[in-house]
Amino acid sequence: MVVLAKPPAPLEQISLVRSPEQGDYFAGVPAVDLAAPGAARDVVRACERFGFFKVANGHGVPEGVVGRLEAEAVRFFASPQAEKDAHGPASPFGYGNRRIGRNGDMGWLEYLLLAIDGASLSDASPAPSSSLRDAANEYVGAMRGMARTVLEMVAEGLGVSPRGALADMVTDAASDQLLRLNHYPPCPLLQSLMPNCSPTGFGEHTDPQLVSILHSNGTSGLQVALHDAADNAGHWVSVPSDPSSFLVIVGDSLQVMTNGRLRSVRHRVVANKLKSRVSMIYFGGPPLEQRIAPLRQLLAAAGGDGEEQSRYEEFTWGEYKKAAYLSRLGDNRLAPFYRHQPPPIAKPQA
Ligand SMILES: C=C1C[C@]23C[C@H]1CC[C@H]2[C@@]12CCC[C@@](C)(C(=O)O1)[C@H]2[C@@H]3C(=O)O
Ligand SMILES: O=C(O)CCC(=O)C(=O)O
Repeated sequence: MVVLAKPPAPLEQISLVRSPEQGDYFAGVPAVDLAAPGAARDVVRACERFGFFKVANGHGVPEGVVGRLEAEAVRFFASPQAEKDAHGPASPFGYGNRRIGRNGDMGWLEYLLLAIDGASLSDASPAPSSSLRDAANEYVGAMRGMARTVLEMVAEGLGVSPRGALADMVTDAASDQLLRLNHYPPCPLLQSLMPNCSPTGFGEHTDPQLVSILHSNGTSGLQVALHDAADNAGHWVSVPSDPSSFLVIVGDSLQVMTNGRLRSVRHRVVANKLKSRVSMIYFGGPPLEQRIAPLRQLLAAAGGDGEEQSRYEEFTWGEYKKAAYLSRLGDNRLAPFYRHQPPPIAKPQA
């Protein structure tokens, strides 16, 4: 069990969430073995229905790669506050403590947000130590490879060619990728004061990019809003932690590129009262000038007589990213881009 130092800051300004009850744990997390036959179909099914899935097998990421970066993250977060502060405040890169983004969002966490340039960390966000940088570069290489595999499978599963139609966007030399290391400290004070409530670690949001890949230590806290059926749309469930797997999360841009067939998923983190949660997320985004619009082949294939219409106004990733940084964490960032759907033409009465 990892228990790091308590954060120096008080809890005020951070919303409290009712702790999940045993029954709220989601037993139905879809799991895909990326090396199994039929994986492409399973990836698409999971992303259509849930917007996320777990990869425990077939990802090809050596255990040491994860362990090394996690150990570096733990070491950094355990270092004296003044040393951590020297790498902040995050704007947006660097060390952040409770402040998320630029518009007043707060969470019970500290983090390092690092920019990636190609296959390694960018000079725009220097790592706090050379050992963390080396471990992060190794990890980024593995995540980029997994993001590529997943996006190739999405294209294959949707019948889009070439296979690299989506994957090339995250491995392009100009792709816009990020790595975030999060530490949610325990909050034991609340244990006695408010036994049924936990502080919000990271408020609810969808990821704006194409795809995110999340790894966490054995401390639970991640919750997702299910949207697979009308009766449980927006019902929050807890995802059991599993440090031997990764979670792949659909981002808003992938939702648009598939004209809403794959859906981004709202997720949040509830901090644990007794144990530290450490998570590492890779965000795979396209180059800034990439046009984000449904893939033509998908519109043509679905249309029957004519082409299916795009459900979204067109934008570039750069425009979407700019708008995202002006938004609050929990905003529905895609809403301003929904295209007005004309009402169906009423059939004349017989
Ligand atoms: C309030 C925020 C905080 C943002 C920007 C804006 C809206 C969306 C948030 C995220 C969510 C996904 C990772 C991240 C790195 C991203 O690209 O968008 C986050 C970013 C940040 O934590 O800085
Ligand atoms: O820590 C987690 O499990 C999720 C964090 C997250 O959603 C983020 O950093 O954007």
